[in-house]
Amino acid sequence: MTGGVSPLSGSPSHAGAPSLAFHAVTVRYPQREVAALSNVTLHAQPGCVTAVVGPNGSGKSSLVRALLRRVPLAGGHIELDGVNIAQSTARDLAQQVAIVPQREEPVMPLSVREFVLLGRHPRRSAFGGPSADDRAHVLSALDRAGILDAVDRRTDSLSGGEWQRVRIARALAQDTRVLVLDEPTTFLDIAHEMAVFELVDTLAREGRTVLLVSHQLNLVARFAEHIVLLDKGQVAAAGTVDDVMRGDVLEAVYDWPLVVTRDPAIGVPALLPLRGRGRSR
Ligand SMILES: Nc1ncnc2c1ncn2[C@@H]1O[C@H](COP(=O)(O)OP(=O)(O)OP(=O)(O)O)[C@@H](O)[C@H]1O
Repeated sequence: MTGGVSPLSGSPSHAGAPSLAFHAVTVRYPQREVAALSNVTLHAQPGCVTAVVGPNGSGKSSLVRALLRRVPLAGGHIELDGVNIAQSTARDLAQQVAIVPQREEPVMPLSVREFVLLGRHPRRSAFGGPSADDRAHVLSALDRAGILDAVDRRTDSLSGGEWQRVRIARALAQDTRVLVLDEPTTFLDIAHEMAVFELVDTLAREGRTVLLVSHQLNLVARFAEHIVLLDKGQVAAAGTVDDVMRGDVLEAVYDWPLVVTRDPAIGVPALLPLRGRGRSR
């Protein structure tokens, strides 16, 4: 698929991926009275897409930072297949979980190939250069992310959407059984956005555990099996698409008038935000 994301290449070898569980996780930032996350419990199972949604500031990225261990937990713990990640080394964790963070700037002038090769770091020995296998993973990841043609470009020359797909490729090159993506379709046009959702779906079908943070509720309704809705650092609703994509639930959390209807073509719930309060359409 030229310029898109190829869901077809790559090996379906991730059967038995670990489940990812947040147990009563609380996160506080310094100088902030209100906790960013309070007692959040959620489970992401292998073989399906679990989506985390919620308004700006509801705590979605704080969940991802907690998993990356960039913020300390003020309470609770995070498990992979029942094992507390606090017991894992950084290398062990990076061999199991790949994360596409929400924001990241190209910090060094690297080629795209060199940048995606960073994803192989947890799997390489401390000595010697990248193996043929590492190089093959880089090309395959770029192909799956639909950005192979940029392999020899510099990261600081890419458009926002190209950079986004290169970052996804780095996570794919890590070749983990758990994948966490924090708003991966920011900056992407409709075709590339759909291609990323299709890819996320395929990665889950191959057996991976996929946790997806997104503001795209209508696409989440089409691609996720399980949705967790955060509000002010707490779980406001969790369950199937039909459990969470309800007008009363979403209107209360987003504090905006909306209707939830059904997509006539595919039957899934479809969210229609209404014009400002008091307007008629
Ligand atoms: N480094 C930080 N220091 C202090 N407060 C922070 C920090 N990072 C996030 N917060 C606060 O924690 C809360 C949750 O932020 P978080 O980034 O997790 O929300 P989010 O749901 O990902 O938001 P968005 O949809 O806007 O990306 C917000 O009130 C935010 O202002």
